[in-house]
Amino acid sequence: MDAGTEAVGAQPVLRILGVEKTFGATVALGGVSFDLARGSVHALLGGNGSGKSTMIKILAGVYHADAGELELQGARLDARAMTPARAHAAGLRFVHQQQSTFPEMTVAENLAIGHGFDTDGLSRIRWRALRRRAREILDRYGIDADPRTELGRLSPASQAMVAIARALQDQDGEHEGVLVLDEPTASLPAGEVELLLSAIKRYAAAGQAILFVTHRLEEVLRAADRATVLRDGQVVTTVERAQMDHGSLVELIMGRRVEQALTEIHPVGGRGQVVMRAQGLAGGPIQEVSFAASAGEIVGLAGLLGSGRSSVLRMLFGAGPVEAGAIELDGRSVRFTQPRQAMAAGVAYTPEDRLSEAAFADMSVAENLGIATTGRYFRRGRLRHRAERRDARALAEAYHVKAASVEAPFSSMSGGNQQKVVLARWMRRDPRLLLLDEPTQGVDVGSRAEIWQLVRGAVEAGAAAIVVSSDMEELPRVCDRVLVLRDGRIAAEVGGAELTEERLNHLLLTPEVTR
Ligand SMILES: Nc1ncnc2c1ncn2[C@@H]1O[C@H](COP(=O)(O)OP(=O)(O)OP(=O)(O)O)[C@@H](O)[C@H]1O
Repeated sequence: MDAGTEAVGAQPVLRILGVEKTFGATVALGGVSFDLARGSVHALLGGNGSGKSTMIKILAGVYHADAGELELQGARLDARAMTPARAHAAGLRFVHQQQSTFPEMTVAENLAIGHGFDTDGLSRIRWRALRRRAREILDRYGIDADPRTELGRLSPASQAMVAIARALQDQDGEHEGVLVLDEPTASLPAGEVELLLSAIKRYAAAGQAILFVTHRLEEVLRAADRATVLRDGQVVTTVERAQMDHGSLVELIMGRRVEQALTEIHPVGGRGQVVMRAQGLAGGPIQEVSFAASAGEIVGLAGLLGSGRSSVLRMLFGAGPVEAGAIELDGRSVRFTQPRQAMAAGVAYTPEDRLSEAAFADMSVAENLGIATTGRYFRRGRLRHRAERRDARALAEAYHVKAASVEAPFSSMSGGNQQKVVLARWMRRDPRLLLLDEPTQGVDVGSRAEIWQLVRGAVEAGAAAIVVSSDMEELPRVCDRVLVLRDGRIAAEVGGAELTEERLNHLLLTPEVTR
């Protein structure tokens, strides 16, 4: 970067001034102010429920602030009156975790969706022009892909880069606006994260201002020039790159020191009896999977997207088709065709997409906490609401769930808190087998350790856990052993001293590895 760019970098492209937002009794943002400089990657950090999503939704015009102003390239905007159209006109662009791209359409078509399809006088799409334009955009953003390729065939990082290019393609001038990325790396495996982070840094070096929301602090340390930390809707501080290290970021986010609890969770060794044994499982993307999980152990399932990780969990829960093979639970052969049969046998399952699959978004937190054990709250056919609420409050406290009240709707909670409720709900059934799909995705550093403590507690009490995760740093810390899935088969198993982040990444990214 030359001196000229350095000078431009200091100039704020966006100023957020005293933004306030309350939901009923909850102060989601209590007067948030910070500046975003041109040509920089600016991380927005904070624990679950600290206000990050609310801030972004106000920028996007999805929520109206109660007070505050935004200054974009010198023009003042009332934060109370933002709309998606105003946000767009002011140069704000958003890429969310769910990228809303279309994997079965080509790269060129995906780019055209954000821009419009050129047509001739007869309303026919000008395909050649479309592809040419796509080629230019791909070149501009350094994406190595053919416009005619189906998007779903690209690597996950390239797909994310196409989503970013799509968001930025119609910026009027060069790098005038702000790109907001909401947990863009959440479902990317490590090698891919690196690719996306370098692309992000490259775009910033070319002058783009980027606001980046993430819970993954290693990524902040690797890519961010600056970080603003929110806690309980207030800005704790904005730190420069030179002042950042993992420990101090954690302390700023949580407002307390967090012991490196994850390392303590690491297996104590000694497996108990086999809880679950799968033999020759096949169905959907699963070709042939055989493995066992014993009392006292956490077994990880790693694999690239599409490797069949989530399908294995769904099959064990009676929620995915089992075309061949056998499952034993505590030595007895079982064949679940419906989740309720699995639940009755002591199997717990938390899906990756918790809002649509796991929880009942319109029901209250208390109802959601109770739902897996509703039987407890029925007496002579009547639901004992008071008992349910009392227990829900105790649980919410025990699990540090942040919600306005246990009567608040589940959908009003922040993402990480929703995950805690879903887990807490299952834990109280004393499950035999826990099936957890990305249990800490979107969960803050403090709660992450708490969630793993919970899982470790359950397996120490005699359960077995099977965990799908894309986080190769976390898996070795919390699992006793990890199975690597590829194309619907177990390609490798690693445990003991061999179980390291490097080894897992190597196994994931090397095609020809045998067991
Ligand atoms: N639509 C809503 N209705 C009621 N309360 C809400 C709503 N949206 C957010 N909140 C509350 O505002 C606070 C801030 O939530 P927000 O989603 O902004 O947090 P976050 O920092 O994005 O959390 P996470 O890391 O878990 O995603 C929380 O207490 C949340 O429960």
